[in-house]
Amino acid sequence: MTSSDTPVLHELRNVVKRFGGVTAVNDLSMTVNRGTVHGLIGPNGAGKTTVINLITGLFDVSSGSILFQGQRTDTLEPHRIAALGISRTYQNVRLFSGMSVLEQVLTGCYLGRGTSLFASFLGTPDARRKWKASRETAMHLLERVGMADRAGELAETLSYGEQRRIEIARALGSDPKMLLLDEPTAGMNHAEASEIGKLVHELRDSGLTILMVEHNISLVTEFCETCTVINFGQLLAEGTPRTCIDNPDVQTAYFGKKRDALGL
Ligand SMILES: Nc1ncnc2c1ncn2[C@@H]1O[C@H](COP(=O)(O)OP(=O)(O)OP(=O)(O)O)[C@@H](O)[C@H]1O
Repeated sequence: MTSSDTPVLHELRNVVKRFGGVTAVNDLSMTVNRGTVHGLIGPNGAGKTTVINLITGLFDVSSGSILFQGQRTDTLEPHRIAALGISRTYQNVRLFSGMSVLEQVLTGCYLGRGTSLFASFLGTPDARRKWKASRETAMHLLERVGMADRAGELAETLSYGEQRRIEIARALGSDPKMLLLDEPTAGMNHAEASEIGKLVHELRDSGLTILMVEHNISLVTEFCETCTVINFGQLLAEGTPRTCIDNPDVQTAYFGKKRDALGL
């Protein structure tokens, strides 16, 4: 069986991450299947962002392995992992100040285009052609996230939800196969969050696989087909959001005893 025959796109195998005396991720194994929206949930400090940072190569694993399309990635530099097709957004919006919406997205469109800085500086025909292609790509990505009509505006003047969309467009600039979203609905009301959910489903339907860290459990049931719940860096439950929510260990660790208060 080749890696493209299996439903598994991404996998953590017995991953451990220690920061001095703190074990942030503790013998965690989890899989993400192709073409799904998979949630990674857990209480504050459970290790969710650390998992994202391990997947993208920002942190080295202490032990264990990480595989993308069957290939080990935990030994690779972040830019190599990105080039394989993994892209991310951050927990806090990270846009460049003073740049237009289009320029923000253009910064994400260079990966793999192969234009040297020198050629760009000289403005060679090849560099100009690639620049034009990048611009077209960026506009197309803004259309995908519903922001094409705001291309010329300064990104910092837009609402928080709109800035999140721009971040997602920028992350799509490297043409990823898997998108990691770290709390994409943080700070949003339910209507704004549902709009992001709609966008996430559109991206999945266009062929992307999405791993999202999400705090809001009702949004996980709304957005995700499957999820992994962690606590103290360890696997607590996995399966459909409903299976996880119904798991007594999850209710105790993540939701406290007051499950009814969640209205689930
Ligand atoms: N760079 C670091 N150095 C030291 N400890 C860290 C570092 N990054 C994370 N930790 C610790 O690892 C643990 C897991 O943190 P992490 O940010 O991954 O949790 P989280 O589930 O994303 O939390 P939250 O939901 O609050 O964002 C915490 O105890 C945290 O203090």
